[in-house]
Amino acid sequence: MHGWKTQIADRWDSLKDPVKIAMIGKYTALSDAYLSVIKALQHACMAAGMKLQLDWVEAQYLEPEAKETDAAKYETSWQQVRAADGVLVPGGFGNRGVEGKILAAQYAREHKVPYLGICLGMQVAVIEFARNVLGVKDADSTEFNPGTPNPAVVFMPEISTKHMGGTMRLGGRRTVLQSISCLTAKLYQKEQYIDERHRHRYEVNPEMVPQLEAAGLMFVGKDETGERMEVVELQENPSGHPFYAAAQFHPEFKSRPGRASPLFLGFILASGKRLNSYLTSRATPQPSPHSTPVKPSPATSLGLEGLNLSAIGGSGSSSSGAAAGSGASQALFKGSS
Ligand SMILES: NC(=O)CC[C@H](N)C(=O)O
Repeated sequence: MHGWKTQIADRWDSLKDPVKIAMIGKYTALSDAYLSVIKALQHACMAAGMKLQLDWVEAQYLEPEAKETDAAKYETSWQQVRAADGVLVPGGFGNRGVEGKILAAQYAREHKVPYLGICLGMQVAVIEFARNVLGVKDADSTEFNPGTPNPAVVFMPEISTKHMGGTMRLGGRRTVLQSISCLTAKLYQKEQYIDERHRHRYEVNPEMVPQLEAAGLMFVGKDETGERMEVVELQENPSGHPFYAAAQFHPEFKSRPGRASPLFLGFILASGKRLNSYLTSRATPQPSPHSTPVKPSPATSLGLEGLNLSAIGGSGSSSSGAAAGSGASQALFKGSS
C-alpha cells in the first residue's frame, strides 16, 4: 500500500506540462462538493500526465453589475476565464453567481474552450443555450426564478416542494446512453449505460428538449424512463467544439487515484489538446491474447493500464524527476478511499 502511494506521489510530483483550469464557483461557501471536484481534477491530470493549475473564479464577479461595484475583480475574473485551457462549472445551489456561471458557459461554448458542467453546471449550460442559441432570452430555472415564463430547468415533478428535507434525488442511478458515438460513450468505453451518483432537486425541462436538440445540444444520456436528462454534449458537427459536456450527476464522487473519472479525464485531455490522440489510441485494436505477454509497466501497477500514456503525451513512468513529497501530492490522498 505504501509503495503504491509513493509511486502515485512520485508521478504527481513529476508532472510538468501545465493545464490551466478555471473553476467558476461560490467560494465563500467552500463545500465538500468542491473538494471532491478538485481531487477528481488531480486524478485526471495524473492519468493524462499534466500538471494542474487551478484558478478559482468567483462567479459573481463575472456579472455585468460587478463592473460597477468591483471593476478590478470583474477584470481579473474575466482575465482568468480568458487565460484558461478549460472552464469547469461545478454543482451548486441558490441563485448568487448563477448569471456569472451562465456567462462562463457561453464564453466556453462560443470560444471553443473545453467545458465541463456538473449538475448546476449542466443546468446553466442548458439555460445559456436556450437563451443565446434558441433566442429564448428569458429562459431560466424555476430554482432561481419561480415565475419564469420559459423554464429550461424545472423542479422534478415527483418531488414535493413542501418537504424540502427529503426532496433531493440522491445516490447511484443509471444513465442510459443514447448513442455509441457520443464522447461520453467513448470516454467511459460503454455502449449502453453508466452508473453515477446524484444530488439534485431540479432537472432539464423535458418539454424543451426537442428544440434544444434540433439546434445542436444533444442529450446523449437519459434516465431509464427517457424523461430525465442526464448528459448533454454539443453536436460534434457543425460546432467543431473540442469538448463541451455536462452531466446532471456528479462524476467526481466515483473518481479515485489511479481510476480517474472518464468525463474529467476527457475534459483535462481536451484542455491539454490531447483528447484526439487519446481517443484514436483507444480505438486501435488491442493485441490478440496470444501475442507475447508484456512486462507490467509502472503505469500498470498504478492501475493506469487502461491509458495509453505515451499516446497522450504522459511519460508513463513513475520516476521522480521533481522534488517529491509536495503538499499537492499529499493532498491527493486525503479523504479518498
Ligand atoms: N448539486 C447541484 O448542483 C444541484 C443543482 C440544483 N441546485 C438542483 O438542485 O438541481
